[in-house]
Amino acid sequence: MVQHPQETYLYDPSLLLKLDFHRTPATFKPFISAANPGEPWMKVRPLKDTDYDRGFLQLLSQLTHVGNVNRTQFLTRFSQMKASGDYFVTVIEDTRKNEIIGAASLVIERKFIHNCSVRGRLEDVVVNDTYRGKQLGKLIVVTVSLLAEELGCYKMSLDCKDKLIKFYESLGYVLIPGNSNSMTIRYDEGTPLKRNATSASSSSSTGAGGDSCQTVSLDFAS
Ligand SMILES: CC(=O)SCCNC(=O)CCNC(=O)[C@H](O)C(C)(C)COP(=O)(O)OP(=O)(O)OC[C@H]1O[C@@H](n2cnc3c(N)ncnc32)[C@H](O)[C@@H]1OP(=O)(O)O
Repeated sequence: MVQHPQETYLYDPSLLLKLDFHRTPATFKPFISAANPGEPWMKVRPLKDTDYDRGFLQLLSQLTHVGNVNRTQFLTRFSQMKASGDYFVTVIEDTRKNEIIGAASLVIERKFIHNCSVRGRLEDVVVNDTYRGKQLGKLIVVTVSLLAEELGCYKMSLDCKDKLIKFYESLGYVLIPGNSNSMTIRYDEGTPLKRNATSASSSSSTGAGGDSCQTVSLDFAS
């Protein structure tokens, strides 16, 4: 087993203990929270620099294309995220197996508007497929959503496929009438012009072809 004498959290783990899970409209049966996820072997915590060895990237590959990210690349990106102070990658660990089984990222966007306020973006939500249907998706999304409010965000948004709208609505996110479209330019697939020139071989790495995507928001001000 790999030894980890000194581990670094991406952000202060005590932030997660402050979150009041009674504030969420989500229904947990039985009731669970980040501090008490329901099993002694389960831990909700910030990403650690040692999670490269706990299958964090393998878990993300159940969400989208990850690529061959080596340890140095992982540690460099981790350090950059930590230094910025605006990345709150949060994970669920199965401590029996030393394995990351769920993850979601809160990214803080600094604004001039709303009196130099901050908003949150929910990104990269995934639960290991053998652990799905056990409330862990709700647990990790509610955790980072409450964290966004705790950090002073005036709202939190995410983009998702249509089939997940109900899941996020059950957690308090709403489609804003007339303002819930998700628009994208992809720079990793080439424009049609470039494709002709390069006969680009890349296809959508997310497997999202044909699936429409919408933006749902959680408004802390209302
Ligand atoms: C912002 C983003 O990152 S969007 C990308 C979301 N991630 C993915 O699509 C990656 C692949 N999918 C997954 O990892 C998981 O299916 C998740 C994260 C979407 C859900 O995780 P789970 O642990 O299975 O969710 P959980 O057990 O908490 O289910 C909560 C509820 O949502 C429902 N639900 C879960 N997944 C889905 C789905 N794919 N489609 C529709 N409903 C769903 C469940 O039926 C459940 O309903 P209930 O509370 O009435 O019983």
